[in-house]
Amino acid sequence: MFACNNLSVKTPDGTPILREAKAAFQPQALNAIIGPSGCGKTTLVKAMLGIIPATGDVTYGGQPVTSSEDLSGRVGFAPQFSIAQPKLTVAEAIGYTLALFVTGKDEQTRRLESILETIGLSEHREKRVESLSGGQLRRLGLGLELTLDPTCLVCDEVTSGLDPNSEDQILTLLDTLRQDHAKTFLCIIHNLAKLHYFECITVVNAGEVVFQGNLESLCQHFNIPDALHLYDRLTELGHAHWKAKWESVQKEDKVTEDRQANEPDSGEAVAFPSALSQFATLFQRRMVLFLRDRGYLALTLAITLGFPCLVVIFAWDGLPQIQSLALDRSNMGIFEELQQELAFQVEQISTAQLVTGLIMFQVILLTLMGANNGAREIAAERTLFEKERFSGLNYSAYALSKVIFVLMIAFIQGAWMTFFVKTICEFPGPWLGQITALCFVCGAMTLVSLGFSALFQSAEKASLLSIYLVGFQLPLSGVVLALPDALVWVCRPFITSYWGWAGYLTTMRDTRLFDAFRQQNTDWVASPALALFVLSLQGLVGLMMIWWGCNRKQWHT
Ligand SMILES: Nc1ncnc2c1ncn2[C@@H]1O[C@H](COP(=O)(O)OP(=O)(O)OP(=O)(O)O)[C@@H](O)[C@H]1O
Repeated sequence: MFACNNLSVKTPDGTPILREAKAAFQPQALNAIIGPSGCGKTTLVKAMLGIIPATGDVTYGGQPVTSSEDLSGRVGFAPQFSIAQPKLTVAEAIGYTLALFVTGKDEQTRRLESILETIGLSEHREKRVESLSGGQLRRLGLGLELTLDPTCLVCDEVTSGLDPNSEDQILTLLDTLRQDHAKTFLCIIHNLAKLHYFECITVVNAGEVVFQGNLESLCQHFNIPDALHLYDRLTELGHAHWKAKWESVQKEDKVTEDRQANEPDSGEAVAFPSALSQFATLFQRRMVLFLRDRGYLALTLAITLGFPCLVVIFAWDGLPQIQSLALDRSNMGIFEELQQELAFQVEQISTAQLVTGLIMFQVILLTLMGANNGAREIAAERTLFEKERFSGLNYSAYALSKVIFVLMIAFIQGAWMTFFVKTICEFPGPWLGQITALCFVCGAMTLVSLGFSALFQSAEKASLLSIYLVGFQLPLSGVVLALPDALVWVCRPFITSYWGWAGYLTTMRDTRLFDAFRQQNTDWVASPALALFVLSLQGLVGLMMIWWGCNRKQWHT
């Protein structure tokens, strides 16, 4: 069914970790993959599944496998640790997976009930994933893989860390699935005392396959009374001995080739729901998780509502002056205007500084919110995304669901910041232009941070880089500290805060506030249209990073 020949994997620095592996797994059977820790078991299955780069040949049902997409819907992969969303219930976790990969509501409902029954979690269907026991989590992991009804399931350490009783229950479940549903299992396991459950055992040692066969022939081949002595025996005679012995056995025995040759092609291409339907499911799941994750929800609300209050606190003492300067020039006669200008001459400079500072403060806080919105969004669930992509998820649908979700939050934050601060401080200028400027600032930084999240494997790295970027916004904007002339146009295109600040400030062009600003600053300031254009370009760069990062396969190894 599933076989490989001359399969080799090297680390990025060129060290071989799997060498010319040749193996053929038995169809409709329980296949165990065993070997000492770090010998290359996970590497072997990941290379066969096409989720890490490898050289050599892999076939499934006699057909060559050139990428993981060739296996979509036909082979399921349950990674070492369950990667269901902890805040979902058991029924929701399986239900959303069904909605992503199976067409037709009736069929989804039928499969949900049948899977819950099969994995024995019907009575726990309303329990949150985070409250399941280790054994129940493994069952759920299997259930998630059964959604597509694949003919073959690859399970990485499906029983590790379980007590002997739970381990027996899981292995019995696999055996039932094999018998009743003709499933094939490839299981990496550590407990050599449980090998009697398996029809075919593959031994990996030092990056090479050194045996395949049943338990009886394994004991004969290694000349041991039971499987528990296997690893001592491997060490005792050394890897070279067992490698040579297996090569000589293979020359005489044509079982592997026969097994491969006789295997019919299993499975046709699976028809998945459309990308639009997958997008709708992902977006709905994200909203449910957002509302259920109280910690994240509280943090988002706290910064959305708290940061504008912070701006107002810093504005408080200067509010009367700001409000008097907020008047439109056209509302006054020339004489009145002159009189007021003289009266406020001293105050004007400091008030204009206060206003430009407050605009910059809003912008910086919005870039901070943007970093918080985007930086963890993809990297924190990368393994889940990779697994769902392996099952047939359209990566563009995934990327779009993330973009829409974070932009929705960013625009709410930008609009609320504008509304709250403008209402209390009575900043002059058009509502629409100012709301747009601040929404674009938050949106651009959110998209760039989401781009980091898509490019980096670690959520911590993506967060750190986003925070550094926010940290540089103030000094490199050139608004508060003057930059050397030569650096101004090197930095400026990349500094979101400058364009947000300029776009907002120049919406006040027709007010005395802007005149006051001009009295002490004659530098060029971008118009609202140019500022929005540059912020859109920055958002576009973020989008390109997101699409590229999501397209690249990045399994945690
Ligand atoms: N990306 C990588 N870069 C460098 N070394 C790696 C990488 N991935 C795996 N290795 C190394 O390759 C070897 C095989 O790793 P693998 O995870 O396949 O072993 P394993 O047999 O599944 O181990 P365990 O039973 O402990 O899970 C290990 O020594 C591991 O450190």
